[in-house]
Amino acid sequence: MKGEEQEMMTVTKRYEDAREIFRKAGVDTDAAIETLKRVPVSMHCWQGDDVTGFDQKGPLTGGIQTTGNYPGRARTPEELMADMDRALSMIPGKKKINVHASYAVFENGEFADRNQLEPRHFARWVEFAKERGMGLDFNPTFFSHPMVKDGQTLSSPDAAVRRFWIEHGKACIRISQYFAEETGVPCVMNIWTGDGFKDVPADRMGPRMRYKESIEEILAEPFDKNKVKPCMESKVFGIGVESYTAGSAEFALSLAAQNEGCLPLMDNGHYHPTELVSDKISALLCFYPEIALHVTRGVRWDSDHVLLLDDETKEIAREIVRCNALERVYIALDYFDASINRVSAWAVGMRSFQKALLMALCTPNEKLKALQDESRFTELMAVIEAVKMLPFGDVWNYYCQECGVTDDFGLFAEVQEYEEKVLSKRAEGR
Ligand SMILES: C[C@H](O)[C@H](O)[C@@H](O)C(=O)CO
Ligand SMILES: [Mn+2]
Repeated sequence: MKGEEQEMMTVTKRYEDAREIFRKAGVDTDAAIETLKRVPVSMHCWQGDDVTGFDQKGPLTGGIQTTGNYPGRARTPEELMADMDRALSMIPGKKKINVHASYAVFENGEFADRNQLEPRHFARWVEFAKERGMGLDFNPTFFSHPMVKDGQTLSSPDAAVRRFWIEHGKACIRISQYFAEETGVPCVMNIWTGDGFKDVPADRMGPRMRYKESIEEILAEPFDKNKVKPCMESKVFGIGVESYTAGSAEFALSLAAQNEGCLPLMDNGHYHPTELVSDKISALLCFYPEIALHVTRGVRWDSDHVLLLDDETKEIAREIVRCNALERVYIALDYFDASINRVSAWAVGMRSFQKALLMALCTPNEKLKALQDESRFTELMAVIEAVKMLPFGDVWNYYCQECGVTDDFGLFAEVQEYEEKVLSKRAEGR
């Protein structure tokens, strides 16, 4: 028997043993795997080029920052799509692709500014997604552009600035509808701006009122609510806007609540470090039919480190599963690390969230809920600790094998090979 066949048999045998252990704990691992295969996780295109995009040459603005200078950054749509393909080939299960408006692909020397973008400028992304049987999500890009005036876009006191960005937002609604119609999958369209102030503002209300009116004008653009899911992402602060952001948590939640069809989007890097998005999910699900997430890893601040299988990532996934909300929560990743291989960053982050979902699905949630409801708290604590030692790794390895992707230990070799053959040949460091 060849080594590969032997390895597959070992993975299968270990899974069969694990399945029995989980069965005794009240978990059906076959069902968990089947569910996981159908849960889409949206992979953000902007990890591949340090949020540079294709429509401008200026610096990254908007209160966000990539750090690092790892060689091999994608510089063209072709390079970015090839790198995404390599990452996707290492990620099991269902995926979507999340595109920013700054990633329009202009052909034959054409250029359109952000307020004039049209669906056809994203035809290459539609082709990419359709060929791979995936849906697309979208984001207007309200940063890294000369029309960001004194850090402001939709909340600017300058009516011409606001008009430019309102037109951009409307164009993005039309592009989102096109994405949904072409792929047959609803398109989540997320609105985030870095509008705010470095120091204590003299007027907090004015910018927020202008922001509200601008977003409501964008949302007045006609769209099919079953196809386009506009979201409002909040943020507590950004680099250079430490004292005030127009789109605070209360602002975003209220805006989404008052505008039918608009979803709140929580990015777990966008709150005070002691606040946990895992705790906020059920609160929002009591009121909103659907919500959206940007899952990231903030290290001390909104640093957008690569997602790992850490406690909060596991708790976020557990909450989605425990709330029976896999169909109500749109999951997207949002981080950008320029200090390591970017293909690996994608693959490790996406796999981390999928592992978290698998662990959540392989947890005897009903049994734990019953213990809580019956106030059997001592037993609950003991069982929660016992669940942590269940052989999740054997289920994950089998899932990867079933999906035809590498296991965790094989990932680096694949990344290294691609780096040697492709990424290292790119002349420019960043
Ligand atoms: C590039 C994204 O739009 C951006 O990361 C945004 O979602 C955000 O989280 C800003 O901090
Ligand atoms: Mn985000």
